[in-house]
Amino acid sequence: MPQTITKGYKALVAEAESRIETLSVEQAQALHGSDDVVFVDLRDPRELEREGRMPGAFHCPRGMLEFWIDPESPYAKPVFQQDKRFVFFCGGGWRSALAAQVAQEMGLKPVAHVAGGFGAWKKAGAPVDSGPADKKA
Ligand SMILES: O=S(=O)([O-])[S-]
Repeated sequence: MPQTITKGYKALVAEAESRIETLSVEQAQALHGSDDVVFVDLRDPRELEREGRMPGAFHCPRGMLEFWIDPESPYAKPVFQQDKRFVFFCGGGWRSALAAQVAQEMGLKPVAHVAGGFGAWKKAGAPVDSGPADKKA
């Protein structure tokens, strides 16, 4: 028997966006480079290689997010212990909406995500680097 999905991705993303702050690419660009802001790139490594990277962004694959945020996790990353604003982005703005919501639920603050993600960032002519992700955490 086929499965009946009772809550689809559109509802999940809409619900997340009703709870978190969404930034336009223009707003994100205005924050880019600020010492008080950490941009968190949730895309998979292959997407970074293929599409390029936002300069200075911290790469956190979506699957590791909760484990890198929680200081009690063996995988905790110091970058998430800072008193800074965390701006999440992905390829198109869906994963980042869900991720920002979870991060906010976990207590990380303030958090936001970028509407349209890296695709919109690139389209707007914002800076893009190529090459391997920045490993510093
Ligand atoms: O990157 S995504 O918005 O397609 S999940």
